[in-house]
Amino acid sequence: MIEIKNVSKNFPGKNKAINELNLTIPDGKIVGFLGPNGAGKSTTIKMMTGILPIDKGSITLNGYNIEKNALEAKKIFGYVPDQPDMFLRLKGIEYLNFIGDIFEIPKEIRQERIETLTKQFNIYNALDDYIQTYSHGMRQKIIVTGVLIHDPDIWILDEPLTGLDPKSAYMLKEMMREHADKGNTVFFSSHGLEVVEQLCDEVAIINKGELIFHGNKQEIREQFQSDQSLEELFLELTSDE
Ligand SMILES: Nc1ncnc2c1ncn2[C@@H]1O[C@H](COP(=O)(O)OP(=O)(O)OP(=O)(O)O)[C@@H](O)[C@H]1O
Repeated sequence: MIEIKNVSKNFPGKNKAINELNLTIPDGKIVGFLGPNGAGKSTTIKMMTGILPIDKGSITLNGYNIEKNALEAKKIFGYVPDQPDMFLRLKGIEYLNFIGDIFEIPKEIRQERIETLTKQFNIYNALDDYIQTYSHGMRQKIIVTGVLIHDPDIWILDEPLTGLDPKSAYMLKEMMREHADKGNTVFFSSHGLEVVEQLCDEVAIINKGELIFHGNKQEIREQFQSDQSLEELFLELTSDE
């Protein structure tokens, strides 16, 4: 479970990028995080993962405060950033072994997971190449594989499906479903309303740094016209008029 309590964030020269955000992401559900460009999705995710300091409020992951118990918190989540351009000077296999070393994954388990996952994602033959030479989608897949190798309880994914080919996107969606069904937490941001509508148990919508909707499909239907699509709801909620 992820608990965001009264969180605010300012950047120099900007009005509140995040303003008094409260959001609980429960176990056993896939929760989609939506919002227009610049709404504050990545900023929220970067605070959840300890990349950006929190100005005010607190965030806990399975009870561990991301700032006060950073090491414990970081052991239990996996994060896929929106820009997967990291560790470019490492070969794919070096990156995965680096992750395996950090999270102390035994050699045999690690080898088995690397082989299975990279074959499924169709990057097995590129493992000896430098990540620098990978396409956007391949970089994304190597980072997703890194997350799956250490099998964390909580998945935090910033636009994970952007740039993935249809087969890989399908596999990742299946993996997200399976992970949530086992009672784990899956939180991801997206601009793909159809994907969110199809995949998520709950949807949180942010606009101008404030949470403007959080509910499950039933609550969406109750609160809005029953025949309204998520796209119509999103456009209505985030409209400036
Ligand atoms: N490092 C930074 N310095 C200054 N302002 C920033 C910084 N990072 C984000 N912002 C601002 O904070 C606000 C929220 O940005 P954020 O990247 O979280 O939006 P987002 O919802 O992820 O958008 P997108 O859908 O375009 O990725 C924007 O106004 C953005 O300009």
